[in-house]
Amino acid sequence: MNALLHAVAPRQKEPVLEARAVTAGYRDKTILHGLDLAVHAGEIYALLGGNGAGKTTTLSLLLGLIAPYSGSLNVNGIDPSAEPGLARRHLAYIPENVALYEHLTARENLAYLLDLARQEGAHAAIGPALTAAGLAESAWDRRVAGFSKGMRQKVAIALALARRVPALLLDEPTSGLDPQATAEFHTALQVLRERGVAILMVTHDLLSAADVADRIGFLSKGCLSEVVSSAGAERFDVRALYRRYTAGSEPCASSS
Ligand SMILES: Nc1ncnc2c1ncn2[C@@H]1O[C@H](COP(=O)(O)OP(=O)(O)OP(=O)(O)O)[C@@H](O)[C@H]1O
Repeated sequence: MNALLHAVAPRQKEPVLEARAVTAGYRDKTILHGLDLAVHAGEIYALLGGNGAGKTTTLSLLLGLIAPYSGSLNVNGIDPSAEPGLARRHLAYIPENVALYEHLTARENLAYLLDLARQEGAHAAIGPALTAAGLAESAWDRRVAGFSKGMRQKVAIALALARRVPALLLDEPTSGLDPQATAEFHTALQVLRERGVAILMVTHDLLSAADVADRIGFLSKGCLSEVVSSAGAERFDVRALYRRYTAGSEPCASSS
């Protein structure tokens, strides 16, 4: 492993990302009703839920873009509703469509984004990070304007690696990716996981969640109705997950 890409956070017992009894919403509309969720270092947690279940709202809370009505949030020991800027320094966020500077190359994007994040010292990590994220070297000095969604995600993952953030948030990362690109994306996620990053991925993609997640939480009616874990190398039963996903809501689970 390259010395520049060492694990960003030691494995710790305390969750890196956490919501405790969080109630939140927009004006008079409460969306989350006592959400409990915890993601640990080196864990990939997939949050599944139907349209409007509150998945993106959960990410917005952890990003400090909205504040909860009640309950508490934790991003690597920081309360994002109290210190959103500081919390975001500990996070990488990859939205459904990664926005990059189109006229810049992949390498230039990383250099510029690291400067914006005041991490000029991380420039030496750009090459190793692009390699670890799986972007072909022939693409490093090409303008990103012609990049596919999968290539853009690799640039975003390389940025997370170079920034050495302890946590990564992903919103619908595999929508629109073909199976090959999805597999490559999963490989890049495994690199982050191996380096101790806590990864929270909100998705509708059952197959992707079953393939890459360590735990899957089902968000329904504003709280987690069930959380399931993969048993080591044994992956999830996709049919059982599908039945669970389409079965409708259960009472909220106490386990996060
Ligand atoms: N800025 C906002 N102002 C008011 N209501 C909002 C806002 N953002 C989201 N909502 C509402 O909150 C609810 C939850 O939205 P959210 O985007 O968190 O759901 P989601 O689980 O991510 O759904 P999807 O899978 O469709 O993206 C929805 O009813 C949505 O209309």
